[in-house]
Amino acid sequence: MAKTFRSVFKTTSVINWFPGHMNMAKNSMKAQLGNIDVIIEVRDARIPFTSANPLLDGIGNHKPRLVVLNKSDLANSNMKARVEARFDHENIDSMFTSVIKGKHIQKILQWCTAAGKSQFQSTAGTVVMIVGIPNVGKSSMINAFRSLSSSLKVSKGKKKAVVGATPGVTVRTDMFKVNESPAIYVMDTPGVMLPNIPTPEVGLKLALTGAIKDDIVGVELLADYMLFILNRMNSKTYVKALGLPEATDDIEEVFEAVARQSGGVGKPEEIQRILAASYLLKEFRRGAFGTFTLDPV
Ligand SMILES: Nc1nc2c(ncn2[C@@H]2O[C@H](COP(=O)(O)OP(=O)(O)OP(=O)(O)O)[C@@H](O)[C@H]2O)c(=O)[nH]1
Repeated sequence: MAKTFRSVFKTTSVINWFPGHMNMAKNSMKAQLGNIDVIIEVRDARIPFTSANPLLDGIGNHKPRLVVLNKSDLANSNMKARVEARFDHENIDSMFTSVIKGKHIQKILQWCTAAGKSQFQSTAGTVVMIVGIPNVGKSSMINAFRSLSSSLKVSKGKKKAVVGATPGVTVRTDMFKVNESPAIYVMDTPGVMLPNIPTPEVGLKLALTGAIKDDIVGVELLADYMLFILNRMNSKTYVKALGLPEATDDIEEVFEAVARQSGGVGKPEEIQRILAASYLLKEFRRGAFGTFTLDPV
C-alpha cells in the first residue's frame, strides 16, 4: 500500500519576533526618506510573497521600488515565470537574483540609475535604500555592488556591510558608495520582521528560510516542518542523503538516522535531537535536499 504523509502540519505555536532595534530602524528609515531616490526591497525567492512586510510597504511607497527576489539559487526555477507574472500583473518591478552567484548585480544597479534619474534629474547621484526582512541578503547585495566597483578602483580599503548566517546582524542604517560614475550611494538598513505574524505556517516558513531566529521556534519543531515540506513536495532526496530505508513522516526516525550517520549516538538524547535538527536545517538551507518555492503561486 502506498505510504501516506501529513497533508497539514499541526502546530499551535504562536510565533512572534520583533526586537526593539527593528522598531527604531523603521523610524530611522522613515526619517531618511527625504534623501532617498529609489528603494530596493529584497525578498527571499523561496517565499516571494511571505517575505513581503506590510510595515516596509508603508515606507516610501511613492518612490520607485524594485523587488529583488534573492537566493534564487535555492528556489524552484520552474516557478520563476509564474512568480514574475504575478508581480507583472500587480505592476511591481521585480528581478530574481542570487547574490552568492553574482547574478544580475549590474542589472539592479542599472535599474537604480534609470529609475532614480527619471524622478530626480537634479540629484548629484542616485541614493538607494535597501529594505527587507532579516537575513534575505541585503548586506551581501551591497558588498556585491561594491565588488563590481572595486574593479573600477573606487572602494579599495573601505568598510564592508556586515553579513551573517543568522537574522538580525545589521542593527543600524549605514551608507555606502557603491559606484563612481554614475554615482550611486546605497543605504543598508536592519532587517525588519512583520510586526504580526498572521498564522503559524507563515512563521514557520519565515523561520525555515532563516528570517526568524531558530531559538524562537525551536530547531526540533522546525526540522519536523522541514520534513513535512519535503514530503508534501514529493522531494525525496533526503532519503538517500540521510541513509534512510525509505521516505518517512516521522521526524524521530530522521533524527535517529542523522545521529547514526554523524556518530552522535551515545550523547544524551536531548542533545542528539538538537544536533540532528540543527544539521538538517543547515543542509536544507544550503540546498542539499533540493530547491523549493514554499509559497503557492
Ligand atoms: N544561498 C544564498 N545565500 C545567500 C545569498 N545572498 C546572501 N546569502 C546568505 O544569506 C545570509 C544572510 O545574508 P546578509 O547579507 O547578512 O542578510 P541581511 O538581509 O543583510 O541580514 P540582516 O542583517 O539580518 O538584515 C548570509 O549567510 C549570506 O551568505 C544568495 O543569493 N544565495
